[in-house]
Amino acid sequence: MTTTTVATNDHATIRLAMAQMCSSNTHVRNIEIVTSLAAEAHAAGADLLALPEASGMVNKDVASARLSVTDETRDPFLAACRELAAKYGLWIHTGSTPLAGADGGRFSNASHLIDGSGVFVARYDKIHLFDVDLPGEISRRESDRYAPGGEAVLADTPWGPFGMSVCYDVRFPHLYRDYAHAGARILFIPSAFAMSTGEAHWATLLRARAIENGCYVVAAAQCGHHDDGRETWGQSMIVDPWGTVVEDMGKRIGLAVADLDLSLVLKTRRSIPSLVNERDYSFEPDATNRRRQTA
Ligand SMILES: O=C(O)CNC(=O)[C@H](CS)NC(=O)CCC(=O)C(=O)O
Repeated sequence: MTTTTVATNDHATIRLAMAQMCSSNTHVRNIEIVTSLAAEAHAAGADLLALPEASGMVNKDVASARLSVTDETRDPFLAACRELAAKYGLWIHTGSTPLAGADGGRFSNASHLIDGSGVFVARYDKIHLFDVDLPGEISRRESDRYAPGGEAVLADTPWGPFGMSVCYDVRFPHLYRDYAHAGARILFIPSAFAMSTGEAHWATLLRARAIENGCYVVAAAQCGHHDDGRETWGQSMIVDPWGTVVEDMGKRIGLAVADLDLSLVLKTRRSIPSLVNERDYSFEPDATNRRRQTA
Protein backbone atom coordinates (compact mmCIF):
# COMPACT_ATOMS: atom_id res chain seq x y z
CA MET A 1 0.00 0.00 0.00
CA THR A 2 1.26 3.44 -0.82
CA THR A 3 0.35 6.60 0.95
CA THR A 4 0.10 9.73 -1.08
CA THR A 5 0.35 13.11 0.47
CA VAL A 6 -2.09 15.48 -1.13
CA ALA A 7 -1.07 19.09 -1.18
CA THR A 8 -3.35 21.60 0.47
CA ASN A 9 -6.09 22.85 -1.89
CA ASP A 10 -5.77 19.83 -4.19
CA HIS A 11 -8.86 17.81 -3.25
CA ALA A 12 -11.37 18.04 -6.08
CA THR A 13 -14.40 16.70 -4.23
CA ILE A 14 -15.69 16.63 -0.69
CA ARG A 15 -18.38 14.32 0.67
CA LEU A 16 -20.35 16.53 2.97
CA ALA A 17 -22.86 15.42 5.60
CA MET A 18 -25.18 18.28 6.58
CA ALA A 19 -27.22 17.98 9.76
CA GLN A 20 -30.65 19.49 10.37
CA MET A 21 -31.25 19.55 14.13
CA CYS A 22 -33.80 20.58 16.71
CA SER A 23 -31.28 21.33 19.46
CA SER A 24 -32.29 21.19 23.09
CA ASN A 25 -31.50 23.62 25.92
CA THR A 26 -28.91 21.32 27.49
CA HIS A 27 -25.45 20.31 26.29
CA VAL A 28 -26.06 16.71 27.39
CA ARG A 29 -28.96 16.07 25.03
CA ASN A 30 -27.23 17.73 22.07
CA ILE A 31 -24.07 15.69 22.65
CA GLU A 32 -26.21 12.53 22.35
CA ILE A 33 -27.66 13.74 19.06
CA VAL A 34 -24.31 14.75 17.58
CA THR A 35 -22.81 11.42 18.66
CA SER A 36 -25.30 9.54 16.53
CA LEU A 37 -25.05 12.04 13.64
CA ALA A 38 -21.26 11.63 13.55
CA ALA A 39 -21.58 7.82 13.48
CA GLU A 40 -24.08 8.11 10.64
CA ALA A 41 -21.85 10.56 8.72
CA HIS A 42 -18.90 8.21 9.14
CA ALA A 43 -20.92 5.22 7.91
CA ALA A 44 -21.85 7.26 4.82
CA GLY A 45 -18.17 7.92 4.11
CA ALA A 46 -18.41 11.66 4.76
CA ASP A 47 -15.29 13.84 4.92
CA LEU A 48 -17.01 16.58 6.90
CA LEU A 49 -20.08 16.94 9.12
CA ALA A 50 -21.70 20.40 9.10
CA LEU A 51 -23.91 21.32 12.09
CA PRO A 52 -26.32 24.28 12.48
CA GLU A 53 -26.06 27.45 14.54
CA ALA A 54 -26.48 26.83 18.27
CA SER A 55 -26.04 23.07 17.74
CA GLY A 56 -24.62 22.79 21.26
CA MET A 57 -27.45 24.70 22.93
CA VAL A 58 -30.63 26.56 21.98
CA ASN A 59 -31.54 28.25 25.24
CA LYS A 60 -32.91 31.76 25.55
CA ASP A 61 -32.75 31.54 29.35
CA VAL A 62 -29.33 32.99 30.12
CA ALA A 63 -29.35 31.98 33.78
CA SER A 64 -29.75 28.27 33.07
CA ALA A 65 -27.42 28.43 30.04
CA ARG A 66 -24.75 29.90 32.28
CA LEU A 67 -24.71 26.74 34.40
CA SER A 68 -22.82 24.83 31.69
CA VAL A 69 -21.55 27.40 29.17
CA THR A 70 -17.82 27.98 29.57
CA ASP A 71 -14.77 28.71 27.39
CA GLU A 72 -13.65 26.70 24.36
CA THR A 73 -11.07 24.68 26.26
CA ARG A 74 -13.62 23.35 28.77
CA ASP A 75 -16.91 23.42 26.92
CA PRO A 76 -18.43 19.89 27.06
CA PHE A 77 -20.11 20.13 23.65
CA LEU A 78 -16.91 21.15 21.86
CA ALA A 79 -14.98 18.45 23.73
CA ALA A 80 -17.47 15.85 22.48
CA CYS A 81 -17.19 17.17 18.90
CA ARG A 82 -13.38 16.96 19.06
CA GLU A 83 -13.52 13.39 20.35
CA LEU A 84 -15.95 12.34 17.61
CA ALA A 85 -13.82 14.03 14.94
CA ALA A 86 -10.73 12.15 16.09
CA LYS A 87 -12.58 8.85 16.54
CA TYR A 88 -13.88 8.87 12.96
CA GLY A 89 -11.24 10.96 11.18
CA LEU A 90 -14.17 13.24 10.36
CA TRP A 91 -13.92 17.02 10.04
CA ILE A 92 -16.68 18.77 11.99
CA HIS A 93 -17.97 22.30 11.39
CA THR A 94 -19.81 22.96 14.65
CA GLY A 95 -22.22 25.54 13.25
CA SER A 96 -21.99 27.43 16.52
CA THR A 97 -22.37 27.09 20.25
CA PRO A 98 -22.51 29.73 22.99
CA LEU A 99 -19.25 30.29 24.87
CA ALA A 100 -18.37 32.49 27.79
CA GLY A 101 -17.00 35.68 26.23
CA ALA A 102 -14.36 38.19 27.12
CA ASP A 103 -17.06 40.85 27.18
CA GLY A 104 -18.50 41.05 30.71
CA GLY A 105 -21.45 38.72 31.06
CA ARG A 106 -22.33 38.19 27.41
CA PHE A 107 -21.64 35.00 25.48
CA SER A 108 -19.91 34.65 22.12
CA ASN A 109 -21.83 32.87 19.35
CA ALA A 110 -18.76 30.85 18.41
CA SER A 111 -18.29 28.66 15.32
CA HIS A 112 -15.45 26.15 15.11
CA LEU A 113 -13.91 24.04 12.38
CA ILE A 114 -12.35 20.86 13.78
CA ASP A 115 -10.08 18.65 11.67
CA GLY A 116 -10.07 14.85 11.46
CA SER A 117 -7.61 14.56 14.31
CA GLY A 118 -9.83 16.56 16.67
CA VAL A 119 -7.86 19.80 16.52
CA PHE A 120 -9.47 23.25 16.22
CA VAL A 121 -8.36 24.73 12.90
CA ALA A 122 -10.56 27.83 12.96
CA ARG A 123 -12.84 29.82 15.24
CA TYR A 124 -15.22 32.52 14.09
CA ASP A 125 -17.44 34.58 16.41
CA LYS A 126 -20.71 35.77 14.83
CA ILE A 127 -20.22 39.38 13.75
CA HIS A 128 -23.75 40.56 12.90
CA LEU A 129 -26.23 40.05 15.73
CA PHE A 130 -29.96 39.63 15.18
CA ASP A 131 -31.47 42.81 16.67
CA VAL A 132 -34.75 43.18 14.80
CA ASP A 133 -38.51 43.63 14.99
CA LEU A 134 -40.08 40.69 13.24
CA PRO A 135 -43.39 40.98 11.40
CA GLY A 136 -45.87 38.67 13.12
CA GLU A 137 -43.33 37.59 15.75
CA ILE A 138 -41.68 39.16 18.75
CA SER A 139 -38.69 41.44 18.47
CA ARG A 140 -35.32 39.84 19.09
CA ARG A 141 -32.21 41.40 20.56
CA GLU A 142 -29.44 38.86 20.22
CA SER A 143 -26.97 41.49 21.44
CA ASP A 144 -28.58 41.35 24.91
CA ARG A 145 -27.12 37.87 25.32
CA TYR A 146 -24.18 37.85 22.89
CA ALA A 147 -21.22 40.13 22.21
CA PRO A 148 -20.38 40.54 18.51
CA GLY A 149 -17.21 39.15 16.97
CA GLY A 150 -14.98 41.51 15.01
CA GLU A 151 -12.97 39.26 12.74
CA ALA A 152 -13.75 37.51 9.44
CA VAL A 153 -12.15 34.05 9.22
CA LEU A 154 -11.17 32.07 6.13
CA ALA A 155 -10.15 28.55 7.15
CA ASP A 156 -7.47 26.73 5.15
CA THR A 157 -8.36 23.08 4.49
CA PRO A 158 -7.34 20.24 2.14
CA TRP A 159 -10.42 21.17 0.08
CA GLY A 160 -9.43 24.82 -0.24
CA PRO A 161 -10.42 27.85 1.82
CA PHE A 162 -13.76 27.85 3.69
CA GLY A 163 -15.48 31.14 4.63
CA MET A 164 -16.93 31.15 8.16
CA SER A 165 -20.16 32.95 9.07
CA VAL A 166 -23.34 32.46 11.11
CA CYS A 167 -27.03 32.99 10.30
CA TYR A 168 -27.90 36.73 10.26
CA ASP A 169 -24.47 37.36 8.65
CA VAL A 170 -26.13 36.09 5.43
CA ARG A 171 -27.71 39.55 5.07
CA PHE A 172 -24.32 41.27 4.86
CA PRO A 173 -23.03 40.39 1.37
CA HIS A 174 -19.71 42.24 1.65
CA LEU A 175 -18.49 39.62 4.14
CA TYR A 176 -18.91 36.84 1.54
CA ARG A 177 -17.47 39.07 -1.20
CA ASP A 178 -14.33 39.43 0.87
CA TYR A 179 -14.16 35.63 1.31
CA ALA A 180 -14.68 35.04 -2.42
CA HIS A 181 -11.92 37.48 -3.34
CA ALA A 182 -9.65 35.64 -0.91
CA GLY A 183 -10.33 32.34 -2.73
CA ALA A 184 -13.16 30.73 -0.71
CA ARG A 185 -14.65 27.59 -2.26
CA ILE A 186 -17.33 26.94 0.35
CA LEU A 187 -19.24 29.50 2.40
CA PHE A 188 -20.65 28.11 5.64
CA ILE A 189 -23.89 29.77 6.83
CA PRO A 190 -25.14 27.65 9.78
CA SER A 191 -28.44 29.06 10.99
CA ALA A 192 -31.42 29.11 13.34
CA PHE A 193 -33.74 31.21 11.19
CA ALA A 194 -36.96 32.74 12.43
CA MET A 195 -40.24 31.47 10.92
CA SER A 196 -41.42 34.65 9.16
CA THR A 197 -38.04 35.50 7.63
CA GLY A 198 -37.37 31.87 6.83
CA GLU A 199 -40.41 31.74 4.64
CA ALA A 200 -39.84 35.13 3.03
CA HIS A 201 -36.05 35.35 2.63
CA TRP A 202 -33.99 32.26 3.51
CA ALA A 203 -33.66 30.32 0.26
CA THR A 204 -33.26 33.48 -1.83
CA LEU A 205 -30.48 34.86 0.37
CA LEU A 206 -28.56 31.57 0.24
CA ARG A 207 -28.84 31.24 -3.53
CA ALA A 208 -27.82 34.88 -4.00
CA ARG A 209 -24.65 34.44 -1.89
CA ALA A 210 -23.72 31.35 -3.94
CA ILE A 211 -24.43 32.90 -7.35
CA GLU A 212 -22.88 36.32 -6.80
CA ASN A 213 -19.67 34.83 -5.39
CA GLY A 214 -19.33 31.63 -7.44
CA CYS A 215 -19.04 29.56 -4.24
CA TYR A 216 -20.75 26.56 -2.71
CA VAL A 217 -23.03 27.55 0.17
CA VAL A 218 -23.55 25.04 2.99
CA ALA A 219 -26.33 26.11 5.34
CA ALA A 220 -27.14 23.59 8.06
CA ALA A 221 -30.13 24.81 10.06
CA GLN A 222 -32.16 24.36 13.20
CA CYS A 223 -35.73 23.18 12.61
CA GLY A 224 -38.91 22.78 14.61
CA HIS A 225 -40.16 23.41 18.15
CA HIS A 226 -37.32 23.72 20.65
CA ASP A 227 -37.66 23.04 24.36
CA ASP A 228 -36.84 26.69 25.16
CA GLY A 229 -40.08 27.68 23.37
CA ARG A 230 -38.58 28.86 20.09
CA GLU A 231 -39.58 27.62 16.66
CA THR A 232 -37.07 27.64 13.80
CA TRP A 233 -37.53 27.44 10.04
CA GLY A 234 -35.29 24.55 8.98
CA GLN A 235 -34.80 24.03 5.21
CA SER A 236 -31.07 23.26 5.48
CA MET A 237 -29.59 23.78 2.03
CA ILE A 238 -26.53 23.13 -0.07
CA VAL A 239 -26.29 25.39 -3.12
CA ASP A 240 -23.67 25.01 -5.86
CA PRO A 241 -21.75 27.96 -7.41
CA TRP A 242 -24.25 28.19 -10.29
CA GLY A 243 -27.12 28.57 -7.81
CA THR A 244 -28.50 25.07 -8.24
CA VAL A 245 -29.98 23.68 -5.05
CA VAL A 246 -28.11 20.43 -4.37
CA GLU A 247 -29.96 19.66 -1.11
CA ASP A 248 -33.07 21.09 0.52
CA MET A 249 -34.02 19.22 3.69
CA GLY A 250 -37.39 20.88 4.17
CA LYS A 251 -38.57 20.07 7.69
CA ARG A 252 -36.74 16.71 7.93
CA ILE A 253 -34.47 16.22 10.97
CA GLY A 254 -31.30 14.22 10.33
CA LEU A 255 -28.54 14.11 7.72
CA ALA A 256 -28.22 14.83 4.02
CA VAL A 257 -25.06 13.58 2.31
CA ALA A 258 -23.77 15.09 -0.94
CA ASP A 259 -20.58 14.92 -3.01
CA LEU A 260 -19.51 18.44 -3.94
CA ASP A 261 -17.46 18.87 -7.12
CA LEU A 262 -15.16 21.73 -6.15
CA SER A 263 -13.94 22.25 -9.72
CA LEU A 264 -17.33 23.90 -10.32
CA VAL A 265 -16.08 26.93 -8.39
CA LEU A 266 -13.38 27.75 -10.94
CA LYS A 267 -15.57 26.71 -13.87
CA THR A 268 -18.37 29.02 -12.80
CA ARG A 269 -16.03 31.91 -12.07
CA ARG A 270 -14.51 31.53 -15.56
CA SER A 271 -17.86 31.61 -17.33
CA ILE A 272 -19.18 34.54 -15.29
CA PRO A 273 -16.08 36.36 -14.00
CA SER A 274 -17.97 38.92 -11.92
CA LEU A 275 -15.26 38.89 -9.25
CA VAL A 276 -12.74 39.99 -11.89
CA ASN A 277 -15.17 42.32 -13.66
CA GLU A 278 -15.73 44.28 -10.45
CA ARG A 279 -14.84 47.99 -10.83
CA ASP A 280 -13.98 50.74 -8.45
CA TYR A 281 -16.36 53.67 -8.68
CA SER A 282 -16.85 56.98 -7.01
CA PHE A 283 -19.97 57.74 -5.04
CA GLU A 284 -20.04 61.23 -3.61
CA PRO A 285 -22.74 61.25 -0.89
CA ASP A 286 -20.83 59.12 1.60
CA ALA A 287 -18.32 56.99 -0.25
CA THR A 288 -16.15 56.18 2.74
CA ASN A 289 -18.94 55.22 5.08
CA ARG A 290 -21.38 53.17 2.99
CA ARG A 291 -21.51 50.29 5.47
CA ARG A 292 -22.80 52.39 8.31
CA GLN A 293 -25.64 54.40 6.81
CA THR A 294 -28.94 54.31 8.60
CA ALA A 295 -32.15 54.11 6.56
O1 LIG B 1 -30.10 32.51 20.09
C1 LIG B 1 -29.46 31.47 19.90
O2 LIG B 1 -29.36 30.57 20.76
C2 LIG B 1 -28.78 31.28 18.60
N1 LIG B 1 -28.92 32.41 17.76
C3 LIG B 1 -29.97 32.60 16.95
O3 LIG B 1 -30.89 31.80 16.88
C4 LIG B 1 -29.93 33.85 16.12
C5 LIG B 1 -30.27 34.99 17.02
S1 LIG B 1 -31.90 34.96 17.75
N2 LIG B 1 -30.84 33.75 15.02
C6 LIG B 1 -30.66 34.47 13.91
O4 LIG B 1 -29.66 35.16 13.72
C7 LIG B 1 -31.80 34.37 12.89
C8 LIG B 1 -31.65 35.32 11.73
C9 LIG B 1 -32.88 35.40 10.93
O5 LIG B 1 -33.85 34.71 11.14
C10 LIG B 1 -32.95 36.39 9.82
O6 LIG B 1 -31.92 36.99 9.43
O7 LIG B 1 -34.05 36.59 9.31
